[in-house]
Amino acid sequence: MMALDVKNLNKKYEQFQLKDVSFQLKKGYIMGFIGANGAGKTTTIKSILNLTHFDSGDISTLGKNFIEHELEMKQVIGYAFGGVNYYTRSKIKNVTNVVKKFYKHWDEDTYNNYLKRFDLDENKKIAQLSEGMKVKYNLALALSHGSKLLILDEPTSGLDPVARDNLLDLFQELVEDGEISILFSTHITSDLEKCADYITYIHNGEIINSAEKEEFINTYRLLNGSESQLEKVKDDLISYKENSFGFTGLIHEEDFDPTLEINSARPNLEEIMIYFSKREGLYV
Ligand SMILES: Nc1ncnc2c1ncn2[C@@H]1O[C@H](COP(=O)(O)OP(=O)(O)OP(=O)(O)O)[C@@H](O)[C@H]1O
Repeated sequence: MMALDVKNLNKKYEQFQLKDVSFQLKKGYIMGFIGANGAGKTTTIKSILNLTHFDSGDISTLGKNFIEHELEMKQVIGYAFGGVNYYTRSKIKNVTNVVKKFYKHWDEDTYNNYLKRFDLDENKKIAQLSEGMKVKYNLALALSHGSKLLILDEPTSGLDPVARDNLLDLFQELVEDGEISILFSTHITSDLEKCADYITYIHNGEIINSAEKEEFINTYRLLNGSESQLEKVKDDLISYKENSFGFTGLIHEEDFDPTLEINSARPNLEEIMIYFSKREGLYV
């Protein structure tokens, strides 16, 4: 079953638009949703959750149309946009007491375990928490009401490297038994190298590629050649940078001609993002 199925999502702001955004996340897997600042990650996530109006498209979560089953779906979807930024003068325990009333499957033991695991003191006020602690608190809430799908917007960006690593370990642990699926947006590509099963890459409101991680990376080659070699491949490159030895450039695997004997390597996700951001007139 698909945990999430986004079909032809379109939304227009005055100066930005999501164009036919489509991707699918299989149940029990982790998908990293990557894109540069302003690429459309938050707008996509808010549209999926019907938190912002969208112009057209179909969103299914856990096999059901989200809008038709919104209340039911919100019981089993945990979502978090960074940290908690409401009731900032209240203590954690008071906020939790309000939040848990909304959830039929709230599990107090699970909640207490996450408080311990994340080192969260229930008597602290929200305003006293660091950004990282706020993210962890938000996650503790999302994980305590039996969420089967977690949709997290930049959950790792306020965290230090150790906390980030711990969170990524937790993501992997959560999907282990195949019941929970996670979509999380980030621009920290090393997070994805570590724990994502699938990658969806959005650029200027369009999905460039959505695939299993290895397959995603194998779609591209990073070339490193001389000035004269550049002339032979220039038109096929997604984009390139010139340097004192010649050039480095990104190419679709299918456009790569090994008989030209240009040095080529497997790019990493960061390199793929960098070369796409240099390019205009994209094609998928
Ligand atoms: N309410 C709004 N009205 C008009 N334009 C908006 C609105 N919200 C977002 N945008 C524009 O839509 C574009 C995409 O924004 P979005 O927040 O989805 O990007 P993002 O990929 O999440 O970026 P970041 O990594 O910086 O969070 C931006 O150009 C932004 O200015």
